[in-house]
Amino acid sequence: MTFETLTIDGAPAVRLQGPHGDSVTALLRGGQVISWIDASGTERLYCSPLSPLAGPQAVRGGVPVIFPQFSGRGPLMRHGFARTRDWALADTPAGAAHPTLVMRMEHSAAETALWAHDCVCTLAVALEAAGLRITLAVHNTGSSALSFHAALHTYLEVGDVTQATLTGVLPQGEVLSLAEPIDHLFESVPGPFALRSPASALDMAHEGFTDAVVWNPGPQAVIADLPAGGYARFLCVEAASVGVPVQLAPGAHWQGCQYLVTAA
Ligand SMILES: O=P(O)(O)OC[C@H]1O[C@@H](O)[C@H](O)[C@@H](O)[C@@H]1O
Repeated sequence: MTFETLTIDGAPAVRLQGPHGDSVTALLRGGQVISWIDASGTERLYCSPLSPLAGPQAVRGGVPVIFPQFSGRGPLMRHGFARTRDWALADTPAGAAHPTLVMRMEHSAAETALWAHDCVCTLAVALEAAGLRITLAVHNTGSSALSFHAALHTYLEVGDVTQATLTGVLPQGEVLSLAEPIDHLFESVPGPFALRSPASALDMAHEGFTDAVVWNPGPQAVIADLPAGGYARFLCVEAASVGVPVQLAPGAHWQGCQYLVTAA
């Protein structure tokens, strides 16, 4: 296992190399994973080449951390502030079973009257033998209760979304076709999910999160930081807690994880 800090297109980043030729790269801004290369040497995430990594806007791709607000469902900036905040590198917990990189973001009540709470968010990204495990933890360090949305807004490389299918979000094993644009919150879906596409086969599971959001804007959407035809390259399958916000008493912890496993 090797670990390095680096700068990519002007953005401070960290890279962890696993024992099987796998690696994961994350930006400290947003605590955002932007690349996961699996043990076969294949990039599994999509990151738009038109999205400046150094910001100031959110980076379109990889795994944006959505916290404490999903989309426009509240008074904060779209998808909350975590994805554009500077995170710091933190120590890996002693005895971690897998190569893991940990980043941390503190928020204080003084930072915005729109969300006047104290909390600490931690993102642990682990290269496991079968795949990537990303765990978002929130610790309420303040004296008032927290209510928040959280999501890992994962952009998965699919090659051609119109030929991709997703199993696990619809009832009774029904297969969701991605031939058409989609922006849907699937509430209370325990998973697992199976994504099959021309670029890759991936199985996914989540714990702690209750919902899944599936998003692809389709060819008609005008998105300035996506290249022409870029929509076809990815499907966002987000592990999310949105339908019922997470409630966290003072001093309490919450965590949710998304586990991405390479399939044959
Ligand atoms: O462009 P943004 O802010 O990164 O959001 C991308 C998409 O994120 C998804 O999670 C939302 O459901 C979509 O409605 C949204 O368009």
